[in-house]
Amino acid sequence: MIDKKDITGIILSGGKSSRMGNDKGFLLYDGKPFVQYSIDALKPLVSRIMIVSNNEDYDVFGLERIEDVIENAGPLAGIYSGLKQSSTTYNLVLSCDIPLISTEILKKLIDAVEGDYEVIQIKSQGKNMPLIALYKKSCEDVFLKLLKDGERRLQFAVNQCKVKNVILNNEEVFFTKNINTPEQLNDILK
Ligand SMILES: Nc1nc2c(ncn2[C@@H]2O[C@H](COP(=O)(O)OP(=O)(O)OP(=O)(O)O)[C@@H](O)[C@H]2O)c(=O)[nH]1
Repeated sequence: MIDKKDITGIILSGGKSSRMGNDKGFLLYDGKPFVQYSIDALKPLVSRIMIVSNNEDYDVFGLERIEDVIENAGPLAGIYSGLKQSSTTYNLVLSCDIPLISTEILKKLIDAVEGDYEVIQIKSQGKNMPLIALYKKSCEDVFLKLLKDGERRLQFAVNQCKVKNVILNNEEVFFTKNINTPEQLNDILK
């Protein structure tokens, strides 16, 4: 098991939330903001947590807030901004719209570290989830080059690295549900 001193948590809280209509990180589930679920799941596993967002409202969580180096360029640029500020080899990256996420799921990513894999991502119901994933700091250079070339597709960028998937079983899939629309929010509030 990798020591927590070698792992940074990076939470992406930028973007437009255009499908939801308002900032997803502040939506409430069981009275708690979505982004707090990502923070709580990371806490036992990492030595430092940063929130990548240009929105100062996120300062209320009392964590380090990193501004996007390239604005409005999507999650790939958000991850790049976090990796650039990180000083650890391993970085657990999470979006802020997965309120069911658990530390146990994230532990599976850490346990899967081996050899020269640079990205270890969750695969849930056949779908790759690069926003529930472990990135090596070394991805930073590849991502910067792609961003400079105008690339914005996160999965494309991830695929330029050596990637391993952690496949979840049917019970575990529940914890990775991401909420993009008011309808999806209503579904979990039922
Ligand atoms: N820091 C940062 N995070 C981002 C950026 N774009 C998206 N994200 C985050 O990446 C995760 C996935 O975002 P998406 O749902 O794909 O995009 P979105 O812009 O938030 O929402 P839509 O406009 O509905 O697509 C969320 O946690 C967002 O907060 C960005 O430009 N910078």
